[in-house]
Amino acid sequence: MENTSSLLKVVDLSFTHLGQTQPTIQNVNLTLNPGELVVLAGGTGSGKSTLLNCLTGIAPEHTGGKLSGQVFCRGEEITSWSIRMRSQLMGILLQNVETQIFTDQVWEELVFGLENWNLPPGEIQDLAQSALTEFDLVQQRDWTIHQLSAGQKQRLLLACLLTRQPDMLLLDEPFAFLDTAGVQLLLELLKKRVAQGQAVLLIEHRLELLRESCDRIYKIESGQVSLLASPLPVPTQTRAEPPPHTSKKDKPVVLKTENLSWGGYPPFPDLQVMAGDIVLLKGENGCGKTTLLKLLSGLLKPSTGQLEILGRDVTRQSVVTISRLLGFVLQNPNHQLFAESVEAEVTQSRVEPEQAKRLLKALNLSHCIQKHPHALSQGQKRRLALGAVLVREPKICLLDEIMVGQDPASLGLMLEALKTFTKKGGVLIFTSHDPGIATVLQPQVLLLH
Ligand SMILES: Nc1ncnc2c1ncn2[C@@H]1O[C@H](COP(=O)(O)OP(=O)(O)OP(=O)(O)O)[C@@H](O)[C@H]1O
Repeated sequence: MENTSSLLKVVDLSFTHLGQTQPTIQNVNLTLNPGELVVLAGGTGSGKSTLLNCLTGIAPEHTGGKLSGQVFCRGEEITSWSIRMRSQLMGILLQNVETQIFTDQVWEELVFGLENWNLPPGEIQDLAQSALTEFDLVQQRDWTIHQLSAGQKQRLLLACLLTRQPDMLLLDEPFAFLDTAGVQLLLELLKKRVAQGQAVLLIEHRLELLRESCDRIYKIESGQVSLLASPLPVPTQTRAEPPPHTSKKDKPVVLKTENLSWGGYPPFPDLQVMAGDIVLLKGENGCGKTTLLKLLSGLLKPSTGQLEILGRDVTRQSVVTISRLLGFVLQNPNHQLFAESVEAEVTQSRVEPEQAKRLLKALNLSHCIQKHPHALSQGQKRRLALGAVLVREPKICLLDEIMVGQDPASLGLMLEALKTFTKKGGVLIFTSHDPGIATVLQPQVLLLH
């Protein structure tokens, strides 16, 4: 038996992915005690999600691969426990929210988890109702899951997890898709739970968010974990307010919308975007940012209004026709990576191999060109999806929250690639809740309600 005061104790844990020769995480030691909020930080691809998967049992039970070392919970060794057994102890939030939702309706999803715990029906109704209120999802009670934005899905999953009151919460980037209000709300809720004795281990890059609330920060670098000893320096970055939505008249209009609406909602504000323009679609979770991007890409057809690209009315054109002019990087990179290797993903669209290689290097993906795209970390997948779009040199690039979860160096590379794209006259229209990105790109802002 190990020291029973630690809720979770990890001893010399190493894991090698199936088909790999080198371990992804190596000799990891860490502890989590009741009433602690502990952060795990590190670059994209450094092994954070892999470590979390080893703690929840997903690795190796689900993924295959080789694990060594030990995991203890309150002194009892749980290394060989199944995911199912561990889930009695842990509330787990995975990085890809879509893989964790089981039903097709908000209320059912909330109730489903509670029913599995055999709670009396009255208690289930009360708990689910208060979770809806706590996570600001009352209006969405009867919505189907596909009507929710990514941020709302994240809120729903967190609501499901927190209602169960597990002793320990293991959260992989729980703030990723939340708007500013959502981030504050979750932070307060987690602090409250920690004060009540629950323990939280979470992955997050933006350490400034958690600096004052956390007990410890573990840093992971190339699979090796160490304690970040010193308090973090306060970032000196100034956060300039982006300029309002205006456009210069001397450049050609690339994209124009008029009275565009969808699904019975009021029309979106009109857009008139010139060559080289950068536009940020801003607004709270669920305000319609993704819907507008889908309308611009032709993936959705508008109920009213008109979409013009390069002076041509393309409102009723097929998505194939529109996609010759425009590239769209989706919120979930898993939905647009199809090739057998990273290299093939960027060279498949009749592109100069040298140009593809340069772009992969610029996005720090050269070291994994032979890997299968789905064996990349989430951050690497997002950079690859961006590369696969930019390499085609479209006139317009639409990005839906693709910069979440990037460490500062990788984010810097993405922003450089985007600046190069717009300097050549490309139009960039993107969504992001991160004010730091607006500071760098200085976009025009279209506020959505
Ligand atoms: N199934 C797999 N097979 C082989 N290698 C994998 C697999 N899954 C992940 N990897 C590799 O393991 C490394 C760590 O990935 P992991 O997802 O743990 O990183 P991460 O720190 O969570 O990154 P991110 O911040 O981008 O999510 C990466 O280099 C990735 O390519």
